[in-house]
Amino acid sequence: MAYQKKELKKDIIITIKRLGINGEGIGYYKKKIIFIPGALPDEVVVAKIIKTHPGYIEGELVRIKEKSPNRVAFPNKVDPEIGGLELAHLSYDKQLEFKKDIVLESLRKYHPRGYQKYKVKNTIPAKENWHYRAKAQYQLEFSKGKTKLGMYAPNSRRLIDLPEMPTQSKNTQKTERLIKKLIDKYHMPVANWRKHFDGIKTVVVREAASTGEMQVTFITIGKKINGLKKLAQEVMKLDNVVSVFQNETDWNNPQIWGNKTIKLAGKNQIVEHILDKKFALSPRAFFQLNPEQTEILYSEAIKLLNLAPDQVLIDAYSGVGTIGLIASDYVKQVIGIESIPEAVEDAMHNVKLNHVRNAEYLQGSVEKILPQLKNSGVPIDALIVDPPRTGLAKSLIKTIMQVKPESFVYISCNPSTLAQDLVMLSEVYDVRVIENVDMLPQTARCEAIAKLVLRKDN
Ligand SMILES: C[S@@+](CC[C@H](N)C(=O)[O-])C[C@H]1O[C@@H](n2cnc3c(N)ncnc32)[C@H](O)[C@@H]1O
Repeated sequence: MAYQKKELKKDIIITIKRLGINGEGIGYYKKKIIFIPGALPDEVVVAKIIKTHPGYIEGELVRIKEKSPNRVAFPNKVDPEIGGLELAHLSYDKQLEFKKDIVLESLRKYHPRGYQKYKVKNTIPAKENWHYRAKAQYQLEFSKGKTKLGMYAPNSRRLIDLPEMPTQSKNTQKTERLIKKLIDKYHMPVANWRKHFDGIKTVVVREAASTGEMQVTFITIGKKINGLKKLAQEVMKLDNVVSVFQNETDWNNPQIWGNKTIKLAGKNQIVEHILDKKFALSPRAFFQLNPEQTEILYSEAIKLLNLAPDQVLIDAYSGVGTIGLIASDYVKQVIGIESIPEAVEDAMHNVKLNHVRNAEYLQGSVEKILPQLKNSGVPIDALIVDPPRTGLAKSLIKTIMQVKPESFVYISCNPSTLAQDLVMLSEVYDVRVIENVDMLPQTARCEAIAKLVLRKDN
C-alpha cells in the first residue's frame, strides 16, 4: 500500500520489538516492519515515516515516550547521525548480547544443517570500549569558506566535521585535526565532487598501537596536487608520524582508495606488534582496527584450529600475513593467499622480519589459487578463512568441500554471509562452536569465529 504524503509527515507511535542487524530499533506500523535508528527494544517512541519501500518503512526517531532501562547517554559533542556509533546509546553488556543474538538470528534465518545444536558462545568483551580505533579515514570538503574533515552521515552526502570521535584512538584523532590545520594554512586544493575540482579527498591516519608509529595517506583525485610534497614534509614534523603517502584515484572510482600509491616522505611501512610477532604495514594493506582485541581474536582462532606440527596450514585472505605467521610456530608449513599485491609484499617482508622459515604468501584470489594448490597435490590439512563481508564464493566452498581439510576455522565479520556459507559447508562439516569477539564496541559490527569439524558420515 502506498502511503499518503500527509502520512509521511505525521507523528506515529511505535513499540520497539528488537534491534536490526545495523542496530536500528524494529517495530511495526500497520503490520509493516519499520526501522527506527536510535530506538531500543521495549521503548515506546514517537517517530516519523521518512520513506516507504515495498517490504519495509524507514522511520526517524522524534521522541522517546517510554525509555528502556538499558539506554545510556550518547557521547556529547558528537553529531548523533554519525556512523560507527550505532549502539553508543545502549549499555555495553546489552551490546554484547546483541552481537550474540545477531549470530543466532542469522543462523535461524538461513538454518544451516543442525544449527540448533551449534554452541554459540557469549561475546568476549573489549577491554577498552572507547578510543580503540587505530585508523582514521576521514573525508575532506571545502565549502562556503570552511574546511570539514570527518565522515558522511549514513546514506548521505552531508559531511560531518569531527573535532571529537570517541571511538578513535586519541593520537590518530589529534593528528587528523593537526593535518586539517595544515591544509588550511597552506591553502591546499581540496577535491570537490560538485565542481569536479582535483585535490585531496581523504586523509587516512593509521597508528601502530604498540610502537606508536603513524602513517598518513592523502587520497587524492588527480596526480599533481600543488604543494602536496611540502605538506608531507610538514606532516612528518607531527609527533610520531614516520611515513607519508599519496594514493591516487579519479572521479570514476566508486571505492575510497585508488590503485596507485606513491611515497611522499619517511618510511615505507609502520610496524605493529601482535602477540609475539611484528607486522610491517603499508597504506593499502588491511589490518584489524582494534589491536588489543586482535590478539584475542587470533589467539582464539588458532586455539580452535587445534594445529599439529606435521600439518600444512592455508591462511586464506591473509592480509599482511598476521594469522599465518602467528600460527607458523605450530605447523610444518603455512601458505597464505591474498589478492592485494602490496599486502602480499608486506606479508613476505613480515616473514623475514620475524625470521619465519616455513611460510610463503601467494598473490591472487583464493577462488583461483586454492584449486591450483589442490591440483598440484599440496596437502591441505588445515584451513583458516577470513574473508571480507561478502563471505566465500560458491566455487570456493565447493573446492573446500572436495579438499575437506581436517582443521577448519572460519573468521567472519558478517554473520549473515557466515550463516549462508554454512548452509553449503554443513553438508560436509558440523559446526562445533561459534565464538564472538567484540572488535568494535559502540558499533553494530560483529566478529565471529566458527570451528568446523568433518561430519562422521564423510
Ligand atoms: C577481513 S581481511 C582479513 C585479513 C587478515 N586475515 C587479517 O586478519 O589481517 C580480508 C582480506 O582478504 C583480501 N581479499 C578480499 N577478497 C579476496 C579474494 N577473493 N582472494 C584473496 N584475498 C582477498 C583483502 O584484501 C583483505 O586483505
